[in-house]
Amino acid sequence: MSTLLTNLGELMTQDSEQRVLRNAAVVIDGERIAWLGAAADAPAADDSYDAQGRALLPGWVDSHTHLIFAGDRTAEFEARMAGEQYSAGGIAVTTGATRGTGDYDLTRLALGRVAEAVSQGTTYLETKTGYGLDVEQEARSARIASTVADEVTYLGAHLVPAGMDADEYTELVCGAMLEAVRPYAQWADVFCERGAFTEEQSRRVLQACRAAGLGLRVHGNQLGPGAGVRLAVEFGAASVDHVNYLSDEDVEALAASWSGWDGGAGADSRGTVATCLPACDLSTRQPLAPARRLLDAGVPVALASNCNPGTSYTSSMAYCVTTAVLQMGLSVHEAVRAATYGGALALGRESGNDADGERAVGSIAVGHRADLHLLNAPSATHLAYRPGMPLTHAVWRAGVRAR
Ligand SMILES: N=CN[C@@H](CCC(=O)O)C(=O)O
Ligand SMILES: [Zn+2]
Repeated sequence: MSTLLTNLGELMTQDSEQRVLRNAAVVIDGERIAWLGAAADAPAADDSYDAQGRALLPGWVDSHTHLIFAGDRTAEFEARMAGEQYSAGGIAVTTGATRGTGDYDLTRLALGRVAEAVSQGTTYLETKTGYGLDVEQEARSARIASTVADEVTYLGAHLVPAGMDADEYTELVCGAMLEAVRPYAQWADVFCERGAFTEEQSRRVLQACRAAGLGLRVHGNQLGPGAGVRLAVEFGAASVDHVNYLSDEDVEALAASWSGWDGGAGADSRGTVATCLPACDLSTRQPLAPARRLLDAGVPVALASNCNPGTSYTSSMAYCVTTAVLQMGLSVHEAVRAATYGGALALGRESGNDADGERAVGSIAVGHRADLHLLNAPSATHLAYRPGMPLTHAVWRAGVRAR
């Protein structure tokens, strides 16, 4: 079954040539993009959809969320808005509520959050464990995550649970917990920060998870300068996330990690993406991550929602894009790129492999997954020009109309 989307006022492809086409059309065939070009040259299809001059973008790729949780932290948020500092300790509150919630309800809550994200244009989404913090609960979170998200990250190293010795807990994260979670996860992450895991403990987690065959990601440099970026680059992590407090050496190390990359799929030459989480920065009153400085230094940047109940209770990628343009110095094209192609790069999904049916996400090109976001606006510029407006008009996820 093929569908022709025609009369697109703007088609922002975020493809390898970063083309933006006017008066364009796209053909979806099954789950893939079969054709794109000038509307006047479009081939026939089984069905057609008149976009009436609206703008089409790739669906958002949200490469950093924490959706497997119960409970709410309104009181902590209120205290923060009254001047309290954010600290990692709040994670324990969510862990208590999550542990006390059954599988059915935890799954239902997570599915509701995914549905909210998709209804706002997110078509590919990662989520993490990290509110279980014992072997059984982390395995349960990973299992549930694998049923609701496209990619699952093991974050047993989120917080040392109360009453446990930090080194003993780190060994558990690297041993029995890793083994229990492994069947459900593609990635592992560690919160390398004051109040969470030290450099040495983080190193131990990254070593063990790499040995278990997981791809690596790091929560780093969120609350102050630290070892997160350095470790992420040293271990060849796919991304380091937060990156609020960066030294010149951190930025140089991130840029250098991409020096051998030719833009192709070769895993060996890939570097570490810097993932900025502006909704989190605003909700915790941290300085906004230096996305402009990173891009100027040649570091690929992703934007993600970091949807979680503590630091960023939103899955709105449009809000992140708007903030990146209005407050972080990115152009609309750069911000949309970071929230689509950048997220895909951070998840190793920017290029596909036709042989095994794994399709690229985060850009609009022939053969890529048909993940599309039609705005109720003539151009992507409206995302920044009309901040906070509900601009999502239609969404296709793997070729299926999702909104
Ligand atoms: N920084 C660590 N983890 C989450 C917040 C977790 C929480 O406070 O519940 C984050 O990415 O911001
Ligand atoms: Zn996070």
